[in-house]
Amino acid sequence: MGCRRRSLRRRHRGCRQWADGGCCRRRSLSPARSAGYQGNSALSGAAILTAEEMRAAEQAIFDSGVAPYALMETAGAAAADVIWRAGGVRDTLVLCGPGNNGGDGFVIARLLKARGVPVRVAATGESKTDSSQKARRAWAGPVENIADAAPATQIVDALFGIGLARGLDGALAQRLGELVDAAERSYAIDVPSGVDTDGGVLLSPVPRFDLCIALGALKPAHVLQPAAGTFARLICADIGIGANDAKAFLLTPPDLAEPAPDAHKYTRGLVDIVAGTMAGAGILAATAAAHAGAGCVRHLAPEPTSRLPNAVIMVTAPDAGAVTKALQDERIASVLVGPGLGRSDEARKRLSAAVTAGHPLVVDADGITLLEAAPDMLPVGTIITPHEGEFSRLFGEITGNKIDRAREAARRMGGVVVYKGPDTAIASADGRIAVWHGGSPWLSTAGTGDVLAGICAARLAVTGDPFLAACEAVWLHGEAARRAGAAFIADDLIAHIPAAVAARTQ
Ligand SMILES: NC(=O)C1=CN([C@@H]2O[C@H](COP(=O)(O)OP(=O)(O)OC[C@H]3O[C@@H](n4cnc5c(N)ncnc54)[C@H](O)[C@@H]3O)[C@@H](O)[C@H]2O)[C@H](O)CC1
Ligand SMILES: [K+]
Repeated sequence: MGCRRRSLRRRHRGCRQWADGGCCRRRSLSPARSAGYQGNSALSGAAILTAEEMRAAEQAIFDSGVAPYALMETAGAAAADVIWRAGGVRDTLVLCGPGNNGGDGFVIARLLKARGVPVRVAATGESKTDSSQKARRAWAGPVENIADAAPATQIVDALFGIGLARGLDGALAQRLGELVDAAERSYAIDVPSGVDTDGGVLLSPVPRFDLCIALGALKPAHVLQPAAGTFARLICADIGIGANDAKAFLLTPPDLAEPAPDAHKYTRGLVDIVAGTMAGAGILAATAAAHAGAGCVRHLAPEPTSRLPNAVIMVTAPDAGAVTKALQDERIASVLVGPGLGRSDEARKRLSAAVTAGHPLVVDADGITLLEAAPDMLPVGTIITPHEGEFSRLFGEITGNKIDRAREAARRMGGVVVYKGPDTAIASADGRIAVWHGGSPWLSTAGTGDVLAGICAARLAVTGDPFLAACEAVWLHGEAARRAGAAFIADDLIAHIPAAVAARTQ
């Protein structure tokens, strides 16, 4: 047991790092990019700030003596550097709005022009803030009207950022779309104009940008759908914003440990899968658990099956009494109930047997449905893995964005919620949040949820820490899908889990 505790301590560091605020630190990326940015691949652990949290972080900088315009110059310079490195000397049209996002645009235009880029600026009208007026005065060139500005090879969207209050008016949204569609390269400054910074919804039609340059920290719109689908790539430019108060972070690839030299299957973790009448789901979950680091996996189903891997122990448990008896085993490190459980009275009894057995628990699929909006009946520390529909049925209406809803649900149930989707929010009852986005769209196929649930149960057996286990499982599931390529089925996905584990095993 000592080995597990030691390796847990090491892995917990990862969690503390999240708690300490892993914002957009200066990290030099590939040589092609200078220090100060985090691109898609290096964004892990980046802080996610709401508009209000961002303004508070900016205010803290102002209170430290940095003038607002100085911060705008820093932001504009960082964005101009990214655009220069990505686009070089291509004719560029910068679209400036009335606020500080527009001010960034004027700074970007001036700095690109100083590097020899043929730059034009078009604006929606007057600049309304002191900083944006100062940036506009420093722009020596003409300012065209966006309504009739000619297209350009590169478009920079500095219309609206975190201050967008409502959708763009129709003509402006249409013009933005036309100019972006006509361009070879398009960049959105801070957030694409038209997205709701905190909710991640689209307040008006938003074109798809090639690159979104987040300033200072990620916002929910950068990771939550559909807003996160309005750009192909994402970079976070460091402008010296401290994000230590951040409550949400982008999921960090896990640090996994090899089994200790003296490990055996029970110290690595025995996983029991309480399956039901739909055999395939339970078999997928059991097989996935066996490939995700568990020391031993038992599949407890009403009927025997010949479809399990030899490495998974088949236990025929014809009724809930037999499940209860099988779970009276102190070697069990985690129990998963739900995949293929069904919704009959017998299924309800099997769920109850699993919930009351006293082992670390993962509840998925039918298990969630059978909870009938009573998540607080679950033992503290339980992991549940709802998709949108299961979440709504279980928790009803919860206000806020997906991150807020996951956080509140975890608080109510006293455990960990893996709120699945193309943007998966992982929330623990103590308020920690990790968000995973950008996964393979090919995961939208039957059975991949059963695979994720199995990986969760395995990681819970290995780590004993529900939040860490859920984060590891979501990452491994996504990484296995990335490795599986296109058009895979859930059975194929399992084959790629060991390589995903290997990729993160020190
Ligand atoms: N705080 C700073 O010094 C820095 C901010 N950065 C950049 O500034 C924006 C946030 O700027 P803000 O002025 O708060 O808001 P916006 O520029 O996004 O625009 C708000 C502006 O637009 C008006 N408005 C809102 N919605 C609409 C609409 N649908 N139609 C028309 N007009 C609208 C609103 O009244 C305001 O006047 C942030 O994203 C950064 O890009 C720097 O990065 C760092 C320094
Ligand atoms: K913008």
